[in-house]
Order: sequence, then C-alpha cells, then structure tokens
Amino acid sequence: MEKKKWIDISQPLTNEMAVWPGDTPFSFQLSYTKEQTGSVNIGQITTSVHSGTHIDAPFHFDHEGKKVHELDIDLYIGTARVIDVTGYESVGRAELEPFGIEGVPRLLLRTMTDRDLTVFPEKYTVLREDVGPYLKEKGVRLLGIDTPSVDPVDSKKMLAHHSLHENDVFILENIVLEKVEPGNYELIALPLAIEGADGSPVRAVIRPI
Ligand SMILES: N[C@@H](CC(=O)c1ccccc1NC=O)C(=O)O
Ligand SMILES: [Zn+2]
Ligand SMILES: [Zn+2]
Repeated sequence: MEKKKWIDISQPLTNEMAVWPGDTPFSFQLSYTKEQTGSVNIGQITTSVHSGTHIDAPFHFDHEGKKVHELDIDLYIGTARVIDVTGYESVGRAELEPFGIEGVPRLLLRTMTDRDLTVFPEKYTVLREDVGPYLKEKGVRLLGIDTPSVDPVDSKKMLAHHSLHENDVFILENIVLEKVEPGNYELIALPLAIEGADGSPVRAVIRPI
C-alpha cells in the first residue's frame, strides 16, 4: 500500500517573518551573484537559532545544560501524536488528561488558528509548570508546540522550560499545525549540528501512520 505523503509543519524562513521581540531578524541575501563569480550565485543567512521552527537545547535556559551538538538525535525522529488544544490560555495536566497520551513518545500541540507569521503573536497559549511531571509520567520525551515559546513572552523564570527539562522532556517550538488533523504520525525534525548552540532551526515534517 502506497505510503502517505510527508507534510511540512515548518515555518518558511522569509525576510518578512516575525521573530522574538529584540532578537536577530531573519535575513537571506545573495553574497555574490553569478555575474560576479562567473559561475554561481552564493547566498548567506543571518538568523537567531530561535527563528521559525526550531528546537531548544537545555543550554538555552540552563547554563550547564546540553548544547545542540550534545543532543540525542533519536528524540527528533519517530512516532508522534498531534492533539488539538486550541482555545486555552494555558495548558497543563488538566487539559492534557482527557487525551490519554500514555506511552506517546512525542506530543505535538496545536494551539493556534490563523497565525500570521509576519506578526509576533500578542497572545499565545503557554504551558503551566505541572506539565513536566505529567509528561514524564506518560513517557513523553519531546514536546512540540505551534507557539514561539512554551513560556510567556515576558517570562524571566522560564518555568515551563525548566519544568520540561527537569522531567527529561525536550522542546520543539514554532511548528505549524493549522492544516494537520489530530492523530498519530511519524515525525522528523532534525537540528543542525551547530557546535555549542542553545537551539537550532529544524525542517519539521510528519507523515500519517
Ligand atoms: N523561542 C525562544 C524565545 C526566547 O525565549 C527568547 C528568544 C530570543 C531572545 C530572548 C528570549 N527569551 C527570553 O528573553 C524560547 O525558547 O522560548
Ligand atoms: Zn526557542
Ligand atoms: Zn523555548
């Protein structure tokens, strides 16, 4: 039976895309044109490692935490479950309990509808501090979310990030799930092997199982 097609759940990286307030804007430009080199066009990008769809390394919020090149790539390839938790200001144990996520290794949360990627969202769903222990109990190793962060934009304590990390749950942010049905999928969302980094852009794709 023909395998289903892969679905791209990554934000396009464009010069118009919104990034975290005050962070490095995304820019692609040509460094050299084919006319100049006589053979090829060569481009360059300037970006925060948190622009668009990306993973956080623990080093992002824990100075002693693992850096991107130290992460277990198995986390970023394998089965995942998409659930729809749109409409909540925050998500924790109570909102997740009804979904019965026992034994789900990677959980992808759909919280947004009609997100405009050129505007940083004024409000977005965040995760509560009780989410880490709950996800650990259920065996979740990777938590993906369609928001710019698992914490509020003005957070300094980064309580959701620490709660997830203390419970061995890794973080994938800014995925795009608006056209994705809840259900079980294969996920690939590999970070780049950036030495010493606190995060990495990823091309996240899923295929229905
Ligand atoms: N995607 C990031 C957003 C973030 O935390 C951040 C990104 C750039 C500059 C500051 C940030 N956070 C807190 O000040 C995150 O991991 O939540
Ligand atoms: Zn991030
Ligand atoms: Zn984060």
